[in-house]
Amino acid sequence: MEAEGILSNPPQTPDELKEYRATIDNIDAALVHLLAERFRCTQKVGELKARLDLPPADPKREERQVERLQALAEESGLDPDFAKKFLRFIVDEVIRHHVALRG
Ligand SMILES: C=C(O[C@@H]1C=C(C(=O)O)C=C[C@H]1O)C(=O)O
Repeated sequence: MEAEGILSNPPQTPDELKEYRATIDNIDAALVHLLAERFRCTQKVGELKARLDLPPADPKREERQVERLQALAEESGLDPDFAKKFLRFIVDEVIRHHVALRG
């Protein structure tokens, strides 16, 4: 019996789905570790910029990063537009940290 998409007797998760999900969980953990490592590095950059009185954002550098990542995305079958948006999301957060570090 099913009402509004709720099964009274939910089917077991198929083994194949469990395996895909285990892989996804591993990848998500790796992404979090990589992002943490990236933010540790950008924290150092932010401290350096604050010390040397350099601007928090560097749009020219960002342009080069977008081009490079879009090419890498194309090579590896990832939507280049998604890669661009993802980088923008991260870089905006980094710049926010850099602005805060200037005090
Ligand atoms: C980390 C830097 O600062 C900012 C953040 C960037 C990033 O997260 O990759 C890139 C350029 C800058 O806008 C940098 O200048 O290298």
